[in-house]
Amino acid sequence: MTNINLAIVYYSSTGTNHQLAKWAEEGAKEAGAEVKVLKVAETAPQAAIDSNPAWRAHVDATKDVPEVTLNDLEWADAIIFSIPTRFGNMPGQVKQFLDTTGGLWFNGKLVNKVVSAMTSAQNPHGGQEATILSLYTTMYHWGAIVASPGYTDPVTFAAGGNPYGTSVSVDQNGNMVEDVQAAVKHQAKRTATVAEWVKKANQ
Ligand SMILES: Cc1cc2nc3c(=O)[nH]c(=O)nc-3n(C[C@H](O)[C@H](O)[C@H](O)COP(=O)(O)O)c2cc1C
Repeated sequence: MTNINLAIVYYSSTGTNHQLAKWAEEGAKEAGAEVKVLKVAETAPQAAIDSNPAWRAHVDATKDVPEVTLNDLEWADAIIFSIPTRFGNMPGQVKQFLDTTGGLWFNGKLVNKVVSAMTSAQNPHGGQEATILSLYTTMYHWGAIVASPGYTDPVTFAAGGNPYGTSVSVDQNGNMVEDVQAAVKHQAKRTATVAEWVKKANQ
């Protein structure tokens, strides 16, 4: 069992990445981690949200989920991100939040954070791998340690085989196409375990 603080930081317009975050929470808690599920602040105009009933409904349904702060990043030994693709890249909301971490970075507070990422897209080849890699680029600059799932467990194959991080396709009705729950939980446990190793090595 691990003894680490793990933040699950997600952005979601229509609920997919919130669900991935909840599954990651289950896996991390089973691994013994102290877990916070935190959303990235919405920056889109209300008119844009209102134009999509599924987006409006999700924003309303998750209004009580706390927004991630810089203090949460400092608290965390490990961070799992879950973000949808936007043209093969991270959503602007996530980039905007990451761009507020300059002070933590300057003071060395993000070094050796163990990080891992998950994503979703409308299409299996619509940018899932690229989106995760776009996020990892920032992680490398932080001096974080990327704990990708690789092929460390057969559950990855059943989930579509993305070794960079669990990813899922979403159909026109917003339903997940692949069954990724086990892969998400494995990724969360692995992230917690690697964070435990790093924490012990630094003691
Ligand atoms: C501006 C925008 C760009 C998108 N670009 C892509 C894309 O390039 N490829 C793709 O497969 N899906 C794309 N999507 C679909 C989203 O990735 C999909 O709606 C999302 O993964 C659902 O996650 P959520 O329910 O957590 O919001 C795009 C959606 C938006 C709004």
